[in-house]
Amino acid sequence: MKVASVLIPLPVQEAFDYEVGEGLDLARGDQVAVPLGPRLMRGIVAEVRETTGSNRRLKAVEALLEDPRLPERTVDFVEWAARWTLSPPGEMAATALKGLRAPRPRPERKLRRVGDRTPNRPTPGRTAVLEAIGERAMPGPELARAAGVSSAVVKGLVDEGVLEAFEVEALAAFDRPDPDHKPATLNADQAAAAEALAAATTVGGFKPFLLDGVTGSGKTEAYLEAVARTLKADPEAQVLILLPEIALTQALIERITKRFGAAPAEWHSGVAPPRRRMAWEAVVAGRCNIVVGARSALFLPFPSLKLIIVDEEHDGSFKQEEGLVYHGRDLAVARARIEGSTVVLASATPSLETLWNAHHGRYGWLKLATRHGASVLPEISLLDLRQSPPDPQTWLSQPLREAIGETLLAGEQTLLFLNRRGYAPVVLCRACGHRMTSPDTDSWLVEHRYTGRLVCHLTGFSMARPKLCPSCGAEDSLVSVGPGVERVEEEVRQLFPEARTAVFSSDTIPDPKAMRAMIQRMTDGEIDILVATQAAAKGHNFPGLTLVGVVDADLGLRGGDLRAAERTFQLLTQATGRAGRADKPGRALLQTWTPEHPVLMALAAGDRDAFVEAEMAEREAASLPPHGRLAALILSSEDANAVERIANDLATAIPNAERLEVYGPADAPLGLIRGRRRKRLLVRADRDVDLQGFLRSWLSRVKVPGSVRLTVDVDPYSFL
Ligand SMILES: Nc1ncnc2c1ncn2[C@@H]1O[C@H](COP(=O)(O)OP(=O)(O)OP(=O)(O)O)[C@@H](O)[C@H]1O
Ligand SMILES: [Zn+2]
Repeated sequence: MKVASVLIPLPVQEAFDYEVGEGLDLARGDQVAVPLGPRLMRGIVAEVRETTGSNRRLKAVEALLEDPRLPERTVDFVEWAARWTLSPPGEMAATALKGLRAPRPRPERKLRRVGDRTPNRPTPGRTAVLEAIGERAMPGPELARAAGVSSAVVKGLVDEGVLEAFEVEALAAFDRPDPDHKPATLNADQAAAAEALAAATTVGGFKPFLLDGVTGSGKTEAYLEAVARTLKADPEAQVLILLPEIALTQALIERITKRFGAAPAEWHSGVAPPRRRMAWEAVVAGRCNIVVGARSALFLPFPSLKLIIVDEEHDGSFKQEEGLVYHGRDLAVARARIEGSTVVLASATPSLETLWNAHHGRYGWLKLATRHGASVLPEISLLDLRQSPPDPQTWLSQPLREAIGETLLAGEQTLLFLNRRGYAPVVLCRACGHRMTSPDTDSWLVEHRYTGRLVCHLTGFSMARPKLCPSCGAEDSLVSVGPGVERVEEEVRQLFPEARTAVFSSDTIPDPKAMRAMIQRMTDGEIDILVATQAAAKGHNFPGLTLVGVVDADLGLRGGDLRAAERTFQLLTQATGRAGRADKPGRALLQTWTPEHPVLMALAAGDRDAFVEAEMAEREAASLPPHGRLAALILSSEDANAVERIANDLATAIPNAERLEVYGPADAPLGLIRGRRRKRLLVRADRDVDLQGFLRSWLSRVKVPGSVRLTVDVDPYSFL
């Protein structure tokens, strides 16, 4: 008898076995319908094997679905990813089918001429329509627009039988990228990097690289050239370019379209489902060569993936924290290993993990040491706020104000960077000291002036700003404490009423269209002063931008989890790196109360190596990543006692292990979210310990009831 193990999207660790009926020819990667209880579910065949009878009667596979079979290595990858992250393999596999669940785009209705029939009663409008359509086929509204007539005129011609309507299946049409369409002339460093990458993809086999280039050095140009050469050597090759944020995809898609004369496929949660379905089908059929996407694009069923590029590889946004918990960069390297392909991690500020791998020769190390052409890195200075503190209730010191004034006079642009959305991070009562907090959550409400609401950034809860203090009832006693981007913009508008200002944050940029518009205005010099969160700090090229002011350089250094220093160094390098990218030199001013902080001193000196060396030494002393490995277990439940009980069960069930410690259980820093109590345990292990094996054996010893959610986070980035 033949038995198939089928991956079904359920929160269990195993595949399900089904009998394979006579005449059904199944293979790994096939999509099948299988019965589960009273329902039929879609699943992916992981394995088909011959058995000699079984003591338990298996249900049979209901049907082989017509949807395409997943490439074998895609199945290898999802299974590996599930084991690595301790996630249910069926749920991991389901992420590879995401695009398939979307509806197909509806067929498009177009009009065309019927033979050479002419209207009984020609009018200027009707003649214009016939001229506009010629021999072509066009959608009705587009035709009306082209002819400059109302849709009634077009409809009249259809009614008379001069035009006829027909339906066209919207098939994913991804034009072939042309490697020779518009190549850039590379400088020597860029050419060497592109050459090394192209050599690797042409030879094939797993080859990881770090593409390490200062901001504005032309990393993108270098890897696009590698893409071109890869496609030249193998026109069937597929390339995946991952970006940390949806916000960055538009600009790259435009660059690729210009470079290759064809648009790549776009893949992220902001893409309309029918378009995603088209991309999915084109990818699995090999009809699409270049995909630009967010981390979820890693799970697309590429049959011929030759090159993966992870741009801004250091970015924490590659870590997915909800649902399946995984790190997009790490899985990208794993996918390349499984596919036997080249992977490029690109950054001006690589993560310590990646630098460790490059130092130890595990990754090839390609360097771009200078900015392209005449452009130079910005001059970075620290503004000691102890010397020149801003006036009360303002946030810009005198030297920064002067610099903004000079930049305005020169007709150049300023970016003021503050990584805080909204108007004020805290609202409290002057009379009784009460802080406005989010209900059932350990989080303060952030004031947003544009919407006039107090918002919880954790849960999305919001309320109107109250007249009376909810605690003591005092009237008009609530005050806004501290600045967010909206408040800094308010100050800028008061200081420079003639300047054109704008706020760039996820609140003012609700969708890709708004994003494109804002980037265009900035690029065209229609904004003088842009106040921005990290949404604008990375990846963009604004030629007229010559001054970057960091409003609070100490912000990320407070609090201090494992990567606070690293993250701050990276973010501020990226933000200051926006200045002076074209012919005019740029400068960056960092406001700080602690100019002696090593991170800020390294930034001002432009000395990344010094920072990395110091930070690496600290991590080594504590055996923390990249010198050791971490995993977190997070328990949460509305039932506080149940959380307590399971935490204790886990604590008493820790298997014996060497070179590994378990810390906790402890209340999570965010101990309460939406009424759910949270506790954490943290595991630290030496690099060579089988951390996943340890976690598996540990978790197998404890039964977690349905009322408690247990999340396993391998290599955690958030410690909340
Ligand atoms: N060889 C080249 N020829 C022409 N223009 C180039 C070349 N290399 C880089 N540039 C230009 O220099 C600017 C910066 O290049 P690019 O965006 O590729 O740099 P990057 O290293 O990816 O930047 P960052 O890491 O700061 O986001 C762009 O405007 C780009 O078009
Ligand atoms: Zn009060």
